[in-house]
Amino acid sequence: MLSVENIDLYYGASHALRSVSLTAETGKVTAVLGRNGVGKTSLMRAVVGQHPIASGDIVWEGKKISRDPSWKRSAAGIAIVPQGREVFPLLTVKENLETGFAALPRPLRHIPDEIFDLFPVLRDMLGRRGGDLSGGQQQQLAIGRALVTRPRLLVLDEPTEGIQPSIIKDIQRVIKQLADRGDMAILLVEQYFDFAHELADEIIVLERGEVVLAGAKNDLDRENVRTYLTV
Ligand SMILES: Nc1ncnc2c1ncn2[C@@H]1O[C@H](COP(=O)(O)OP(=O)(O)OP(=O)(O)O)[C@@H](O)[C@H]1O
Repeated sequence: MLSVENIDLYYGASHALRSVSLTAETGKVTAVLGRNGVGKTSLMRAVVGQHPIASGDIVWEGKKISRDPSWKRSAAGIAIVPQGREVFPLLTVKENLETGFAALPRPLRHIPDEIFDLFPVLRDMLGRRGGDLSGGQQQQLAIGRALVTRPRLLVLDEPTEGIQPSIIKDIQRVIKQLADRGDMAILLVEQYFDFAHELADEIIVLERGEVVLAGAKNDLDRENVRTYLTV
């Protein structure tokens, strides 16, 4: 289980996260919702170790990881699918997937077949350059690359951004399948309400760096949650 406990995060003098807490449990999807600029990406950066926190704690599988560098968190089973995908455009699909090996002990340095079962298009395009893929295919590649590390916590930052509807459906199906497998906690940041609401078990809503609503999806009024996302 991931437990984020009252964390604060700053960019210089700008206070981007204010005493934010959440938990993400194995086999469940925790969705972090909120409009542009409320601090969702900052929260993800704090969890994976891409930006330091000023106070509070991040606890993963019972250990404080708040000060651990990102490579250590990656080796501890935490993987991110970053906003904007960050596929390496000049590397092939295979090479992009293999960048996930860095986090793995030698015997696990192979691409599990399961990734091609989830995203058959990746098998067909193994030799193509990442930069030649469509946006949706790149998103599938970014998720595949994260799965190569065999994560026990998968962090997805706005996976639907700029993706066509048919691929959004595929991605939704895959996230559901991964959650149902029951061996991974999923932390999903989204602005696309319907997508996130359908997948979520737990919901956290952020506004101006603060948690304004949190709870199990079934305990929260759907329309009330939606009002926090409409402009
Ligand atoms: N590197 C940075 N330096 C300074 N300020 C930043 C930096 N990154 C983000 N911010 C600011 O911190 C606040 C939270 O940004 P963040 O990217 O976490 O929000 P977000 O909810 O993920 O937004 P979006 O949906 O646009 O990605 C915003 O006011 C943003 O301008």
